[in-house]
Amino acid sequence: MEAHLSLLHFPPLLTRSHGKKVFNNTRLKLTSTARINGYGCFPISCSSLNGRGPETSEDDGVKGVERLLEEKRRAEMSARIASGEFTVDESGFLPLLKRGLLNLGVSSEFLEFLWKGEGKIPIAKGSVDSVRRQAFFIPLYELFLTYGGVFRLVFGPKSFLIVSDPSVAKHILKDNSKAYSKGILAEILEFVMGKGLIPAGFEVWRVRRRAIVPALHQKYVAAMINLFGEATNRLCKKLDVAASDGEDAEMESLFSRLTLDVIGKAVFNYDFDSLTNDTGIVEAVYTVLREAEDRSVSPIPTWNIPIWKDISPRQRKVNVSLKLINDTLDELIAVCKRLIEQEELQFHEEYMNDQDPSILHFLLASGDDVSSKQLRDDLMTLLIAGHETSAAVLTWTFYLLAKEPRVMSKLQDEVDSVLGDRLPTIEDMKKLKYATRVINESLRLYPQPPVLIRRSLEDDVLGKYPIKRGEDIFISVWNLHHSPNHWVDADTFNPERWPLDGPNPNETNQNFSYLPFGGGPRKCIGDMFATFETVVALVMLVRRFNFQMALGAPPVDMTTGATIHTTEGLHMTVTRRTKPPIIPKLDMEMLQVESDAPVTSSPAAAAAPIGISQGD
Ligand code: HEM
Repeated sequence: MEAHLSLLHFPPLLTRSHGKKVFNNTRLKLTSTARINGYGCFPISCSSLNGRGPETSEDDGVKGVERLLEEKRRAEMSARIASGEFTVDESGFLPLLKRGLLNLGVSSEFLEFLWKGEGKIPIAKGSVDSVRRQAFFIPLYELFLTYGGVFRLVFGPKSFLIVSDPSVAKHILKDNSKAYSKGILAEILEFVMGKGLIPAGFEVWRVRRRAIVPALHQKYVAAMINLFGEATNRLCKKLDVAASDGEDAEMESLFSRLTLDVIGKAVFNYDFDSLTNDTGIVEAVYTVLREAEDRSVSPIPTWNIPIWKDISPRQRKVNVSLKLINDTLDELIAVCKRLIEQEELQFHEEYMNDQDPSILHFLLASGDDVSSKQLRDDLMTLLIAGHETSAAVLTWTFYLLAKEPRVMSKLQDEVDSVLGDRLPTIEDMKKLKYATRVINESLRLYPQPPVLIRRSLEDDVLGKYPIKRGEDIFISVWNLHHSPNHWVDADTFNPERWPLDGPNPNETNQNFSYLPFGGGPRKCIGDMFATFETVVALVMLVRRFNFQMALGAPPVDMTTGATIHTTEGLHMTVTRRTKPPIIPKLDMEMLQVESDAPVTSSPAAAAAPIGISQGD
């Protein structure tokens, strides 16, 4: 019943299975070597080729098994749909009449013609089993194939409209966006984001969006590229140790820490340094994030019960964590205010303090007249919005790459030729075309979040269906991104589907079939930030290391939190890449050899007199 209720009470955006380890355990998860036997879902591709060679028959075999399993799952689901498990028993006069006429031999085509324009939304009935066995958006996909781009999912007394039609998504998100609020999402996130941009109602949102968006100007984003590079360097050092010690790395939790470090500095100039330390504040952030996710699956909102919320140890821990975060934010705001009083910079459009380029600094320097509560809500919202999303994109990108050595090889070739051993710069972002397509395609296959949530504030018409005020709506980005109506080989990871010299794919040029950052007025404000962040991390990591699924690791299944998580982590074997020998030229400047130079494991490179600094 729990899974059933989870959908009744809360948006699937936040639904996840319990027992997820990443946020329960703030320790770094570098698992011990588990290369004893080869069971598990994933191909271990030929290590001597470092993922560069042609696929082996072993790869083919495992992929074949995966495909068969997937087909079996789908067939089971289709059979259950066909059996009527999801179909609401139609009662009432019209359905009765329809059935009667059918029985009398009237052709179904004629009846369809008669009933055309009836404007009734197809109805599917929710099933506990369908949501318990797998991530909730998977059964929604099969239901979409059966019931179409707009259907109603009924769970007991509650119902949701599921939208998988691009033109209807466009209508809700863009053309008639004022008629929709964030609904259930705003209710759940209130305790942590207050009236921050994501949950905010129209009036607050309009004012705050105008204040915050200018902070992400071009000069700021360019400065962030260095920050992304420095943080990724810290991760590279961790992976270097793992590679030396022969330990597998749990990449999902490492990516979560990488992006927490990045967003802390980017938003309020705070160094969580979570890749190195487990300080109280890092634990507090994870406690609050976990609470938001757990509230999404709780059948009874115990946190609202007056006495319970004071005596429950868990709620007390959440409150203590929230207080610690709020106190830290207050202190950061105070420090920032003092800095601004001392500085002599004039505020202008591309204002940025080089010592503290954070969004907080921009907001305070702009004279943003806002309560400290609202400012804290904004900062918390940016922290959460920019943290898990980017971590999830990196996690699934590395998963996809491990399964597609061809793509990895092409990506590494591009990185070698564009970057060599340099840290990426803003200019490189234009040149790293294939890397960008890899991220575009990863976001298509694993959209973060997989579902967008809205509630209608007035009566409206969705396609041919009239709807009432107060409808809870889930726009399934997952369905849009996997729809056979819009994509050739929709389930295949194929970055080449986006031409290298074509425009960057977005919701506008893909007509709302592709919504990696949403669309309309409430589109993500961090799209460019996030694209560059994930590209920088991706290219720096694949430049230095090869990644393969760890032998004996648990299968990588999906579960949903605020984004798509793995059920048991992404365990990978990381090996240093060998770099081609450097032939010294006579006129070449001698460079200092760094003791922990990252890409030096080939005997030829180690013997060569010159090493190239990565600029750590
Ligand atoms: C790959 C990483 C990211 C992805 C996939 C992503 C995705 C999205 C999506 C789909 C939305 C629309 C939500 C809706 O319509 O209900 C959104 C909104 C938002 N995102 Fe992102 N995001 C990412 C990174 C970031 C970053 C780094 C930041 C901040 C620096 C950020 C800040 C926001 C904010 C503030 C909103 C709400 C905008 C509004 O309502 O006006 N996001 N994001």
